[in-house]
Amino acid sequence: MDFKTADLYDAHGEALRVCEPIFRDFGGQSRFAGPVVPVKCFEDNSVVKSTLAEPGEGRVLVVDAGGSLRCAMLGDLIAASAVEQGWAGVILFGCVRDSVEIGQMPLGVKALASIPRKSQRRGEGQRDIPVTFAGVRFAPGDWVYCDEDGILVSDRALDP
Ligand SMILES: O=C([O-])CC(=O)C(=O)O
Repeated sequence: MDFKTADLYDAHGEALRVCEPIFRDFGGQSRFAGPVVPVKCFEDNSVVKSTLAEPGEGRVLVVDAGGSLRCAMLGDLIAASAVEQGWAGVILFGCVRDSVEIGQMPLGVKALASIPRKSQRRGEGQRDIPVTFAGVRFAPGDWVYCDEDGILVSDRALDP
């Protein structure tokens, strides 16, 4: 995928939502884009696991994990499932673990930090609802564009 977020910003300006720069790149793919699938969950990664086990079709899972720095919502097994299912990436307002392995996968992963502790799995969480973090709103069907410079959100796919 051939784009640069800085060039997209220059072309489209404030028609795009610009995420606050609070994320680090953990995936082996720093440049990724696709339609948004938003989920909301807190210290329970059930909905992350179940969603990334479905066909991804080039979409990006956007996880509002409340910014928790207490546990990891994504590890190497769930990330490997995302790769196998064809997800373009994951934007996680929360933490990962198994960061070395995730860094070798052809998957975009932006998250706050890594931590060894795993999350709960009690089946709690919501899916396909708008979420807001890092100063922007992500709704189902929005498009995200990510690279080393940051994250842009658009309410439609942009012309290449
Ligand atoms: O299973 C989990 O909760 C997270 C994890 O470590 C993995 O995906 O490998």
